[in-house]
Amino acid sequence: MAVPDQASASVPAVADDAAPAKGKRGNPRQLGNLAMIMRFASAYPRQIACAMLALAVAAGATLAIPAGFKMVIDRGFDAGGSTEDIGRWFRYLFMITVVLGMSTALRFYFVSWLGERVVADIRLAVQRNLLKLAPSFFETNRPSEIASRMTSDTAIVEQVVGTTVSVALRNLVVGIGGIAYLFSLAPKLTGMLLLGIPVIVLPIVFIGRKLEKVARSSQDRVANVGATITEVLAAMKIVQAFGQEDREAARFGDAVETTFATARRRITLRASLTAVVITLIFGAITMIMWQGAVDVIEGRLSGGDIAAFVLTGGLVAGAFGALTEVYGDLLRAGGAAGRLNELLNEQPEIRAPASPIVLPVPPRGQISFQNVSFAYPTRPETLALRDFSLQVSPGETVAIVGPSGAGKSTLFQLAQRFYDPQAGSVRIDGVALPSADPEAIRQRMAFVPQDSVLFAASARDNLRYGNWTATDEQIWDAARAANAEEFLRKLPEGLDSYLGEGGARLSGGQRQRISIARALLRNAPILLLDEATSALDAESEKLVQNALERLMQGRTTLVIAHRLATIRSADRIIVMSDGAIVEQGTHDELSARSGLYARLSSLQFTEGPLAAE
Ligand SMILES: Nc1ncnc2c1ncn2[C@@H]1O[C@H](COP(=O)(O)OP(=O)(O)OP(=O)(O)O)[C@@H](O)[C@H]1O
Repeated sequence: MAVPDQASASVPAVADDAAPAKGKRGNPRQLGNLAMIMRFASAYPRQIACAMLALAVAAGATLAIPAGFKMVIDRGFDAGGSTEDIGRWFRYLFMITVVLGMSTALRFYFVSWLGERVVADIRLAVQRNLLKLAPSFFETNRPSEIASRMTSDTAIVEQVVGTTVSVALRNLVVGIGGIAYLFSLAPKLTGMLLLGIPVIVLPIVFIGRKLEKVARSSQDRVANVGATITEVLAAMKIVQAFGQEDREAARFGDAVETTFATARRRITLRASLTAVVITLIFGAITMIMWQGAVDVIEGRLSGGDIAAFVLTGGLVAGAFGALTEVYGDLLRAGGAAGRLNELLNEQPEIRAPASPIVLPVPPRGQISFQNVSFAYPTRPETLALRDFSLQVSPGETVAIVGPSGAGKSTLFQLAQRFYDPQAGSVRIDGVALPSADPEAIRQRMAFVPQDSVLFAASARDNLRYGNWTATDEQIWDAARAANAEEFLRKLPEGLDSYLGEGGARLSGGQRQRISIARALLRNAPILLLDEATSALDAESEKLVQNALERLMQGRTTLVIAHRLATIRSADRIIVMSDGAIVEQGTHDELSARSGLYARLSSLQFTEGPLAAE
């Protein structure tokens, strides 16, 4: 009877696990990936030894219980023993149960500890490797899929280390030890039992597998019902405006009826399985008991023998039942470990060379792009930059303008060496980027993105993201320069105030100023600034603009500019279109021509309040 219940309990788990990524069911070829799990577990030999010891003691104690009952019956009852005698055997039984309880608890503790520790180590290792990977990896691998590997795949691994392995070992010991004990008790009955096992197990496994398959498709159908109704709810106005209510009702009806039909097949299979399990298992027990009773009457077995036989037989049957599930669990874990292994072994495309050239000290803040042609790896046929050349001198401010898709942000991506160009070279302070350590290159830059990226952390930590060694005094100095001091002082807990998910507790302008203060704290010679386009009110705009000007002072700045104030104060403006420079000069020079700049400036640039000053 236990089987249908177990089957039903495992169904949602299987279906849930199957949801986030394809191929979750695993295949035998992936069993080799379990070596990865073993590698991680092998870091904890002491815990493994403790778990094994506890497991062996618990299995031994489990088998000693039927032996204890045999003693109670044979030496206590049948031998006409005194209450004193019977008490001795019950004390023995009690001791076994204490040992069993303690060792089971210890086994659970150590095995679960190992499972959790291995998963924690795998998560840490995977994240450490992900942090090294270039953006191109994240363009071809969806973040949600990676996140699912970090959560649901690690959960499967945890289950294997924390449960499956111990279930397998415990049941192997109990199963084999139990059979040996059964043979010593009653060889003939044991022979009958062993012959009977395949007759019982095979049909159960066969129907069980079918049931699992149907249950899985039943889950898929339910998901389909959910998807259909969600789609219609979201598009209700369109459905009604186009008068498609009947059609949508029919479509939903199909989905619901198919779900019902699949559920009916599942119920039928479950019902048959229940019938088979009860009939076969109780049938077999009855047959063996019958034979056993005959043996007792004819004096071949004692009452204690038959009691111990039935108890041990139950343990052995349970052990083999549990073992049939182990293989499936191992397959799933093999698949999960394989997917985690991919993340662990992915090599970063952008790496430091074996002996990187050290950038000149002190930093000069010079950037050069020389005949750079570049296409993103996911769109190799479209050049985002074509034969692009630009020399930026130390301390110079270059404003980059151009229509959407012209390649402005791509310049920043290459300057930070998130990608390598297919042709030409990018140099910082005269050193070609691939010859230097990417970390050293990025150390010389501060990047202020268009949309301020804040973390769900304190104001202090968000600011220190630019420089973790900054003192509170330096933080306040930066905040002051970025016009962020006033609102930061008003926060309930000052720098310790939590800013909310993505800095949700701040206004847009405040977030921008935090982002600017962070870049100030970094104190890098090169500034890559992607000016925000989002409209701010005049007061906020003025504060942000003012903060930006302080940030740019004394640094080489490449700024993707949207505000006239920024553009006017730049030393040079380059106008980009289709991955190349089409015009360059100062605002006045470019405005005088009737080129792309003149057109863009009349349409695109916002008149910040400072522009009018
Ligand atoms: N990660 C990417 N993968 C593939 N193509 C990309 C990627 N990022 C940008 N592109 C493409 O490269 C070209 C240049 O994009 P880029 O982001 O540099 O333009 P932009 O001038 O900064 O535009 P905007 O002002 O809209 O931000 C565009 O055609 C864009 O579609």
